[in-house]
Amino acid sequence: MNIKRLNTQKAGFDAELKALLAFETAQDDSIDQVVANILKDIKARGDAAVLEYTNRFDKTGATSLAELEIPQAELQAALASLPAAQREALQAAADRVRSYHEKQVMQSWQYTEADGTLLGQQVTALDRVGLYVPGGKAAYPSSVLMNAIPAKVAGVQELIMVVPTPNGEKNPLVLAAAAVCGVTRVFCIGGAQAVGALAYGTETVPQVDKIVGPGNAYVAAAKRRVFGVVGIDMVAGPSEILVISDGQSNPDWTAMDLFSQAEHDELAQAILLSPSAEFLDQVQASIARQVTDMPRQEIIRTSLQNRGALIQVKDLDEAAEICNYIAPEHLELSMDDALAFSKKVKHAGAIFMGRDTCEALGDYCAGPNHVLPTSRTARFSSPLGVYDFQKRSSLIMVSSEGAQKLGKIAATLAYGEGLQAHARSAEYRLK
Ligand SMILES: NC(=O)c1ccc[n+]([C@@H]2O[C@H](COP(=O)([O-])OP(=O)(O)OC[C@H]3O[C@@H](n4cnc5c(N)ncnc54)[C@H](O)[C@@H]3O)[C@@H](O)[C@H]2O)c1
Ligand SMILES: N[C@H](CO)Cc1c[nH]c[nH+]1
Ligand SMILES: [Zn+2]
Repeated sequence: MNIKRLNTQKAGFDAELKALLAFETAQDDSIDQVVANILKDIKARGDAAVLEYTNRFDKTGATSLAELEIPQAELQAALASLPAAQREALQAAADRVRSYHEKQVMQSWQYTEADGTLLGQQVTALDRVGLYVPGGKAAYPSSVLMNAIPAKVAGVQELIMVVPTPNGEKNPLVLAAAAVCGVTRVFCIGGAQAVGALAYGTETVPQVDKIVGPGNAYVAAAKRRVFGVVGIDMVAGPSEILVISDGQSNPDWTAMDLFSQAEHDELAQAILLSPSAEFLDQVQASIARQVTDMPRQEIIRTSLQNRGALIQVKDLDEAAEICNYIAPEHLELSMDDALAFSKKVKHAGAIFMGRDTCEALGDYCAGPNHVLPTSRTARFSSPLGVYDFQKRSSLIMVSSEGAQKLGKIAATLAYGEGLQAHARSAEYRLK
């Protein structure tokens, strides 16, 4: 397979790395235009438009949107009829994800100043959220857990889940995961039309306050466009993995770790950094050998050939610098004392440390969330978490004594801004 080999010591490396990380903007523009039209139509025609697009893109053959809602009884039945091993794995993953997220709960706080003035922050949960669970090229029961559990832990009352069901085929594990998490309503819709339905509300789909969850380029473009009407968690793109190896890792394990994200999407990105040219050769050979066994080998090949790279670095310190530039969604540190090395990492969605910690464990059951910032956005954003489903109100209760001190300061500044009503309002409280 023709996977790029780069070397930081060769001229032009910086430009090559930049090109590797860049997205095809022309494609983004055309997708964005399609999405803009779909959203406009959903806003104008509600259920009828959602139904039309769903039948066009997902071939469900439904005759009404109500038909695309999955009743609670069907979710519970899916859970009850799962093979025991799957039900137990789902439950074990859910328990671990819940325990981890319970540590994230933000609490209200307040303090009282000497003159009796109380200040603080009151934390409340969002009322109703939309959970996007992807379903075009693969089914993602794990994404149901990762979206729904932090919302539940935060105390959100209504969880409205959307998931596309291509050809009307429902995935029993996805339905069972919704039952395990206590999702309120589930609709078999996806793409921009599902995002539009949640953002604007239709006759059948309730309007939500915030939409979270990963999806393809259509979903990402739609979330970007409805932001402001509703909140969003982040604009997550195709999956990514960056592996940094000291050269002592097992090449077959490393190749498979790269495949694990490449197999999500032709646009997924898998990159390996190592100071050892010999190790990079071994991984390259392993990729060529192992890919032929993979059921999703076409997706893996396209992803690795177009967006993958094996990069030789001077040393591990240089690898840390490049990692901070890439700001990957997932970072695997395959080396001795990975914990010490992790202190050099400033930008990564999730850091997997040590040779036994493959990224796939984090996708399903380690505990932390798998909805993570992609496309270098880990420079400024964080994993999906309980905090995404909570918000803060400031608390201010000024004592009579406090009003004397603050009133003078406020009035002085208000006159300075030319805002007389502000000033007098503060002065009325002065004794
Ligand atoms: N970051 C994460 O946590 C995470 C988790 C799971 C999956 N993912 C990513 O999510 C993505 C899932 O993508 P997917 O495609 O499998 O499912 P998806 O649910 O995101 O998208 C399917 C929908 O895309 C729309 N669509 C497809 N082609 C279209 C077209 N030509 N015009 C208009 N709309 C169109 C359809 O409405 C369809 O329902 C992948 O990139 C995967 O890597 C990320
Ligand atoms: N790796 C994906 C996030 O980028 C999440 C996932 C779900 N299932 C398997 N993987
Ligand atoms: Zn994955």
